[in-house]
Amino acid sequence: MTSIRILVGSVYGGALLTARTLKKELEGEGHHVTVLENPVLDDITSNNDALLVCTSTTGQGELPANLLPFYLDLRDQLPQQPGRPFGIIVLGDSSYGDTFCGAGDLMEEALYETAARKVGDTLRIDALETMEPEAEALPWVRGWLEQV
Ligand SMILES: Cc1cc2nc3c(=O)[nH]c(=O)nc-3n(C[C@H](O)[C@H](O)[C@H](O)COP(=O)(O)O)c2cc1C
Repeated sequence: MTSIRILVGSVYGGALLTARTLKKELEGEGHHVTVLENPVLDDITSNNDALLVCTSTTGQGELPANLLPFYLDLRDQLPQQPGRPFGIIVLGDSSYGDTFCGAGDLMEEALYETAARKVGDTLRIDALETMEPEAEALPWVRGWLEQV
């Protein structure tokens, strides 16, 4: 059994639906999952749960407004999380070119600066290729959990 905190960034609800689907499925398999729609730093510093970012990309490779305050506080305060496992699921659209899935890179950089430990490769979900991000996220997260 693993305790997981999902940090959600979403504009139109795709990433949020993905996070909620993961919670439902993983809790059915005995894990404990907290979905954070408006995360604050205390949501991660008050526990040692594995961290899973599930965010879309907006603007020009930017973070959605609901995740941005968390990101800025994380960058400002850099609460050290040595060895803490994290994973990244990022939604984007490859037609945006260079900024494809940029939000995931921003979160990865910030978490690395806290000395957290990345587990698995980033899952990049391309809106051009799928209308069901949760269908890609579910098998990925099962593999991720085996490495956490
Ligand atoms: C205004 C706007 C800007 C976007 N900018 C980017 C971008 O820079 N890079 C990218 O990969 N996707 C970009 N996207 C695509 C979204 O990330 C993608 O559609 C995603 O599935 C939306 O997820 P959500 O429903 O959780 O917000 C943008 C979409 C919109 C509407």
